Amino acid sequence: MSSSEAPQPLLSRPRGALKGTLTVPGDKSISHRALMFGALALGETTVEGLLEGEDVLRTAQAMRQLGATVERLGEGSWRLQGRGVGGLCEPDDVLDMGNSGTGARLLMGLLATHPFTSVLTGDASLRKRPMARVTVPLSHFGATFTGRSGGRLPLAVTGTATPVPQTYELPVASAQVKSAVLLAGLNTPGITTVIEPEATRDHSELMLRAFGADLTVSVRDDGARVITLVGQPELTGRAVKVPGDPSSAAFPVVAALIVPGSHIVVRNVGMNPLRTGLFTTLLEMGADLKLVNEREEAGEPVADLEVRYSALKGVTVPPERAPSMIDEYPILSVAAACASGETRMVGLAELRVKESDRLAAMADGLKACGADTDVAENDTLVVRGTGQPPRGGAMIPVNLDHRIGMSYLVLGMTTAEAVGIDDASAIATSFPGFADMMIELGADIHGA
Ligand SMILES: O=C(O)C1=C[C@@H](OP(=O)(O)O)[C@@H](O)[C@H](O)C1
Ligand SMILES: C=C(OP(=O)(O)O)C(=O)O
Repeated sequence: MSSSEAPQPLLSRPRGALKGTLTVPGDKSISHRALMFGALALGETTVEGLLEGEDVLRTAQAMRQLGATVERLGEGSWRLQGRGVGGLCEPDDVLDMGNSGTGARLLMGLLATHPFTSVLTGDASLRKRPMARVTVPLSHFGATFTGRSGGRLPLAVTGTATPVPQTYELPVASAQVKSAVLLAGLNTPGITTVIEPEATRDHSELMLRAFGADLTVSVRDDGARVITLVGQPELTGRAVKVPGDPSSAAFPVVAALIVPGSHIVVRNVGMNPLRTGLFTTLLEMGADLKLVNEREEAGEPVADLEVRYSALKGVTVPPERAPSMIDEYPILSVAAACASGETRMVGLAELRVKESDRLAAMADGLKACGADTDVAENDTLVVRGTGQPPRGGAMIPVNLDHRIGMSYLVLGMTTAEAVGIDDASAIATSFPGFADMMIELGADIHGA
């Protein structure tokens, strides 16, 4: 929310079973990358199914400011004329990435090897988030950064004209850091190597290859993934088809699982195995969740999800599953609060540096709604369910965090007392139309 906009409080309360079929908006991770790679490719790139959420619109605007032609042809349908690798030009104003960590961090990778200075900023949430995780490896290429402590935004980046290729081993499992280093490597002569001890979403690798980059992935004896990229390729514009976002599908899926009598189908959901940890976990909890019409579209697996209300039981989610469901812990903890028995979600330190401290937001908010929750050692979120939904009856601060807002609206669909959120505006970053789609399925969500 910008300071000029009034907050949008919403209340969610039960109205009965959720029924129907819906299609969630396009994948946010793939949408950002389609715009960035399209801006770097020669010739025309077309994108169908682009997420027209605020985060992605910020990336579209940044690509325009850097000289690419970016046009909206119709709903979700976009066309770009790229500048070629190394061909971006100096922006004449600040690049405002809004609420988007992905947009800001990937863009810093791009800018690190373009020899001009840009200034990046974002909203109050993004300006708190750590950027040293990208400025440190990008400095090794030769870029210089002047930012606030911790490298936080606003920050100026001056790209280098003589980049030195790097081999970088990720200290945190982060697809954003991996992608930032690969994007810097694109305009660097020689081979850039990224080593990731745990596999994170691989949309950058898949899409770079599809645009014509020479990129290899191998698995080391210790299980680490080694990604090599040959610098200064000629990328060629192409058609990109964006599947529905599994991280958005997570909300109606969990809603149907916890609202008695529900039966919904979510169409066209991306099923990249590095994104589906939530669905694996829900199946372990006893969810009646079926994948139908499994297919492959434009290099990504896709399916429809058929979901029925289920009596869920608590499980332990191992830390090694975190990268494949990192954005889904808030909504999983809502499912856990309605399940019977204890759910332990282990190793969630990264949740503390998302749009808000999601570990605190879920532990505190669920407690305020009457659930039995704790944060245990090793950043473990523990939720002890009774097999019945908690009472509800709280107004939750969203702190500019879309996933926190949507999680509590879903909880309110099944609690005896309504659940409110103090500001729904952030939801439009990733899931514009969320409340209306849920109302269409039978939810009762309205202004507080
Ligand atoms: O690369 C991406 O598109 C993303 C990576 C993840 O962040 P981290 O790299 O910080 O884990 C995820 O939380 C974010 O929503 C999208
Ligand atoms: C963490 C998220 O996004 P970002 O880091 O791009 O702001 C998210 O969408 O949950």
